[in-house]
Amino acid sequence: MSESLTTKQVAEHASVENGLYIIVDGSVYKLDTFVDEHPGGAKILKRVGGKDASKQFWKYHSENVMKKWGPKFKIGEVKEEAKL
Ligand code: HEM
Repeated sequence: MSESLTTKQVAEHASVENGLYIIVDGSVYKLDTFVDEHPGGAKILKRVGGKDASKQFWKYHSENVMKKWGPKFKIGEVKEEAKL
């Protein structure tokens, strides 16, 4: 399933109860089922729930992490919002 989501919709899923959506490079990942297994800890992931965490992601992980885990948790992409 691949959805098109606005940043506002992603922000509505900021907590584990709401799915813990996180944006990395324009893709949206649903991490509620992964948060307790995250080798970097649950706390750091919860802190970026609902937000774009591209900078933080690439600070701590290599491309291999995204290759292995990305497809398991990706639910969609961020919709380009019309500039009015
Ligand atoms: C799709 C989202 C994410 C996945 C699948 C993921 C996965 C992983 C994995 C597999 C590791 C183990 C280290 C490794 O194999 O290189 C790790 C470590 C870590 N992650 Fe994540 N992570 C995600 C998002 C994040 C985010 C958004 C942050 C920061 C806000 C973060 C912070 C860390 C930290 C601090 C470590 C420990 C690094 C170390 O021990 O040197 N992760 N993560």
